[in-house]
Amino acid sequence: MNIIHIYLFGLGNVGSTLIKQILESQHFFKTHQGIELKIVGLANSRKVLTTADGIGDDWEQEFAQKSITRRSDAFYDFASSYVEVRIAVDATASKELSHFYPELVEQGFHVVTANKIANTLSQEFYDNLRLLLRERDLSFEYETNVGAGLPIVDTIRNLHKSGEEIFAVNGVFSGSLGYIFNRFSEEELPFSSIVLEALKNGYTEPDPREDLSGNDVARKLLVLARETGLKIEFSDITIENLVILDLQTASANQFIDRITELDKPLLHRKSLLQPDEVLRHLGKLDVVNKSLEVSLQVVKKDSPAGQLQGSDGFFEIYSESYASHPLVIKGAGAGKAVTARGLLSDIIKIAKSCPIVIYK
Ligand SMILES: NC(=O)C1=CN([C@@H]2O[C@H](COP(=O)(O)OP(=O)(O)OC[C@H]3O[C@@H](n4cnc5c(N)ncnc54)[C@H](OP(=O)(O)O)[C@@H]3O)[C@@H](O)[C@H]2O)C=CC1
Ligand SMILES: N[C@@H](CC=O)C(=O)O
Repeated sequence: MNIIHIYLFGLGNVGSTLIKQILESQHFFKTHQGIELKIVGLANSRKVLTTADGIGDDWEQEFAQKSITRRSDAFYDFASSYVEVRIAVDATASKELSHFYPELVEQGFHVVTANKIANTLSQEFYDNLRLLLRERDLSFEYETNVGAGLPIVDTIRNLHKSGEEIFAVNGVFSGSLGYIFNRFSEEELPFSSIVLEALKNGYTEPDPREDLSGNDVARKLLVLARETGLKIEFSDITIENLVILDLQTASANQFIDRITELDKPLLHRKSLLQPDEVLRHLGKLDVVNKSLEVSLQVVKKDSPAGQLQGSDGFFEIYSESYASHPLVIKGAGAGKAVTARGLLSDIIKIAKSCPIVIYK
């Protein structure tokens, strides 16, 4: 039996769903795959809990009663007493935590993350992290960085690793902006009310401005661009910001209080549409010309992007073998269940690649 210790940062939409999925599937992994998954560490931004036996269904109560004020080294102290494979899982959107990945790796943790920030800091940080991972023989998995549970990162990585030249990746990279513009184009609802629903459904980032500003999609483009081997920085990306200037620097609460101020400019964009047109939020990664662009576009209703429904993401990959007919991946591009399942799949990938530890 391979025992895997999981240390989870972030207990929100994605983190709490991951806990539920792990607890529900523990028996399956044990009996069918010889893997025992134990969640032995939990942290939110304020509190941390460690437990040698692993958490159970009553984890929320246990966390409320037994967690202590968060110290960044609480997991290291605890983990140092155990030989089990340790995986740190990041289900936060925290920049601070992303800067801790090298330290986590130094402490012997594999890292699985839904958080895109570490992969989109400077190229120097990106390269150094990978160097450290190689030196320590540890893994870093982040399939959920692009397209939530859809297999986008792995597809691009496998094509690139097999020597295939990738020319471009275009599409609707954001599940929340997909949901927002699919509905806004067709329904007579204020833009702000659809954004608030996307937030309530767990599709947006914790601060929806990360989506509306184009930054979240820009991060996804950058993750894929670097996967194809491009050396490129976030500041090289051309991004259209849909948040009016006044609200760009407001606090998160002020933004929500004043969100209806977005309605007028977006209604104007909608009023310019022809009957056979809709608005879609598109990302364009042109690998050949090293150009990355994020913008709101008018597309024909009967085009592939124009026909999308719900929170669907849509990715067209153009490469040597898929030059005129792109490889297309489509499906839910956001949501807590699909994202948590993607994290779990990354955890199992690492668990399967680790040698079995013999316990005396
Ligand atoms: N929702 C989706 O569809 C998808 C999400 N993702 C990514 O998943 C991540 C999480 O999203 P989501 O679950 O919706 O976000 P939530 O806002 O629901 O949850 C965020 C959690 O992170 C915790 N947190 C914040 N900072 C820290 C920190 N420094 N250390 C430990 N915990 C911290 C928060 O704690 P507290 O409550 O104390 O603030 C909270 O528990 C994001 O990076 C997002 O981009 C990726 C793909 C799809
Ligand atoms: N906010 C993101 C969630 C996943 O990364 C999106 O809408 O796609």
